Amino acid sequence: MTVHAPGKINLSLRCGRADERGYHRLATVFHAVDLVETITAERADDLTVTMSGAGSEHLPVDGTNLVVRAARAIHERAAVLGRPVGGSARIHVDKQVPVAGGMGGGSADAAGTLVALNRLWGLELGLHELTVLARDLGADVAFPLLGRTALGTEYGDVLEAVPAAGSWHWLLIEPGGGLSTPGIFRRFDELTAAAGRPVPEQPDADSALLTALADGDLHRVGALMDNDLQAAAFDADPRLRALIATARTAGALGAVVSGSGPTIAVLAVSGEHAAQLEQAILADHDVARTHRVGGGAAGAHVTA
Ligand SMILES: C[C@@](CO)(OP(=O)(O)O)[C@H](O)COP(=O)(O)OP(=O)(O)OC[C@H]1O[C@@H](n2ccc(N)nc2=O)[C@H](O)[C@@H]1O
Ligand SMILES: Nc1ncnc2c1ncn2[C@@H]1O[C@H](COP(=O)(O)OP(=O)(O)O)[C@@H](O)[C@H]1O
Repeated sequence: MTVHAPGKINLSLRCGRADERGYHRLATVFHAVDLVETITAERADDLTVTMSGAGSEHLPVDGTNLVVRAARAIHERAAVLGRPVGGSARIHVDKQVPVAGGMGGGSADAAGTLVALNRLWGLELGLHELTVLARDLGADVAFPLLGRTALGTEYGDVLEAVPAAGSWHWLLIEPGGGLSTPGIFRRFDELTAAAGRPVPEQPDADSALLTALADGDLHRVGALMDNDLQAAAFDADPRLRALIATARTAGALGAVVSGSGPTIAVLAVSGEHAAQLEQAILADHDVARTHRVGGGAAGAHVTA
């Protein structure tokens, strides 16, 4: 049993003020890209999880790993529904999505695990039931179930598919190193407080961007890409500002920090254009990795 689950970028991320738990309401446009996690699962007496791919060697495979948490959650849910599963599964995740990169790789792993075990154990849970489980695992886990392009509101976990025409060509830049998601949200709080800037409880979606997406006008999409967490990410890693400046000078349609960073998403008009932008970046900057990928990828699905 093999499942592919996509990484994401945020075409727009508007961030509200922290609630009493320190969580932030968002209006974010998620976009799945063709940088995917491959999750394989087979029946076994006990749950075992192994991982491969860049950065995976640093990830614990204990109860803190989102794959283990997802497997336990769906196992428990099956029992509650009166469909108890005898035994468990051996799961392997081959990671392509950078760890702690702002691309929701752990969330894709969790979503892919839910889809894989749902099929492996013959549970027949629908998308709605899987989404309920996903939202309990993390704010970003529901989106890779859906894939394509979607608006996320509340904590980014209430999703609505967004029509997005066009053929997508992305250059993704991994500067090297990760950023802590809670750390970046805290820095956002500090920066907005220091600036005395009022922050709404629930920000509005960027309606101009949604229109540009529906029209398939990628020049407008590129110009409108934006992220309220970007200033906090620049603070944590000043290289990001320079990378975005180089991408824009070299003719990118747009360039933005994805989520809490540090991955930078650069929009190109074609595969050839993405390769030119990649050359411009590599000529001026020492980065860990780059990827040229398509966008609008499907949500987590069984491939074999
Ligand atoms: C910022 C975003 C944008 O898509 O992506 P990443 O950069 O992580 O990929 C997400 O909102 C990240 O979602 P996710 O990574 O699932 O977050 P969670 O595990 O639920 O929460 C991790 C921590 O981030 C903060 N958090 C997360 C989501 C949210 N709406 N408000 C928050 O303040 C909280 O401090 C929380 O303890
Ligand atoms: N399967 C997993 N893959 C990646 N990270 C995981 C996983 N399970 C738990 N984590 C934890 O989540 C953190 C961030 O996850 P990740 O999804 O890679 O990045 P981001 O939240 O920036 O999109 C990691 O640093 C790690 O501590």
